[in-house]
Amino acid sequence: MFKLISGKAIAQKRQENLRLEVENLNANGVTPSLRVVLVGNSGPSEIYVRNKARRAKELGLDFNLIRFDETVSEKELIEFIDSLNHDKTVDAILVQLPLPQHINEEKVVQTVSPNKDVDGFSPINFGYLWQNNPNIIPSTAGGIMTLLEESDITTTAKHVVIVGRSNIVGRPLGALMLNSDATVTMAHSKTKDLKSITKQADILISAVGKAHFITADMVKKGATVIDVGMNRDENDRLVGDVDFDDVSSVAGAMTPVPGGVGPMTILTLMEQTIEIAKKRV
Ligand SMILES: Nc1nc(=O)c2c([nH]1)NC[C@@H]1CN(c3ccc(C(=O)N[C@@H](CCC(=O)O)C(=O)O)cc3)C=[N+]21
Repeated sequence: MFKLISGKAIAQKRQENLRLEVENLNANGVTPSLRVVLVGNSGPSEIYVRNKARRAKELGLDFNLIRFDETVSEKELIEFIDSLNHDKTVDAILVQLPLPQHINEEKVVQTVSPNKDVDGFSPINFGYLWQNNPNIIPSTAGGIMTLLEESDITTTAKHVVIVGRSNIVGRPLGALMLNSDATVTMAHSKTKDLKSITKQADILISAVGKAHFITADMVKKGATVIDVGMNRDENDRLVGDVDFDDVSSVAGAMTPVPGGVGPMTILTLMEQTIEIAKKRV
C-alpha cells in the first residue's frame, strides 16, 4: 500500500491551531513579528519569500521583508541585522540564504541574536540541538519531523539515511533524528556505493538538489521517502530529488514536490516565530 504524504494538508491543518495561538497573544497585547532580510533578487528566493509573507499575513503576524541590493557591503548588512537584534518590536529574524559571494555567510549568521534566530542557524542554537537540548531548530528539519509525526511514522530504532550534509537541512536533521532515537546514516557526495546504503533505509531523506537523483533501485520496498529537493527539470517545472513515478512503485510512503516539505518548512517558521513571541507575555 502506497501513501502520499501531503505536507500541504498537514500544514493547513496545523495552521488553524496557530491562528488561535496568535489570537491569544493578541489578547495579551502581543503581535508576533518576523523580519526577513533578502539580499539581491534570485528567482527561487523570491518564491520562497513570497510564500512566507502570505502565510504570515494569513496568521496576522507583523511581517516585514527588508530588501538589500546585491552590492550591499557586509558591514552594512551586519549593522542592519544588529539593529534588528536591538529592536524590541522584533521577535524573529531570518536572513534568506544563499548570500552573494562577497558576503561571509558564517559571519552574518553569527550576527543574528540566538534569541531571535528563527532559522536555528546560529552556533548557539546548533549546539543546543546537538546536545539534545533544542531551543530554536532549523525549519526544514523541524518540518520533516512534524510531517512524520502527523503521518504516524515513528523514528525509534528506525534506520534513517539522510543524503546531503548541508547546514540548513542535512546536519540539523541528523541531530533531530538522533535525538528521536533513530539510527542515523549521513551520506554525501564522497560516500562510496551510495545505493547499498540508501537501500537499507527505513526512512530515506534526500536533500541533494539534483532532479531524478533518487531512483527505485536505491529504495527498499515499503520505505518512507522524504524529498527535500527544489529543482527545475528540463521543462522548467519544480521537481524534487526523487524520481517520483519510478520510486512510488517501491516506496511505502512519499512526499511530493511541490506540496511536501516546502509548506512544512514555512509552517515551522511560523510556529517558531509564535513560540519566541510567547516569551513576551
Ligand atoms: N535562511 C533561510 N531559511 C530558509 O528556510 C530557507 C533559506 N534560507 N533559503 C532557501 C531554503 C528553501 N526554502 C523553502 C521554503 C519554502 C518552499 C515552498 O514554499 N515550496 C512550495 C512551492 C514552491 C513553488 O511554488 O515554487 C512547495 O514545495 O510546495 C520551498 C523552499 C527555505 N529556505
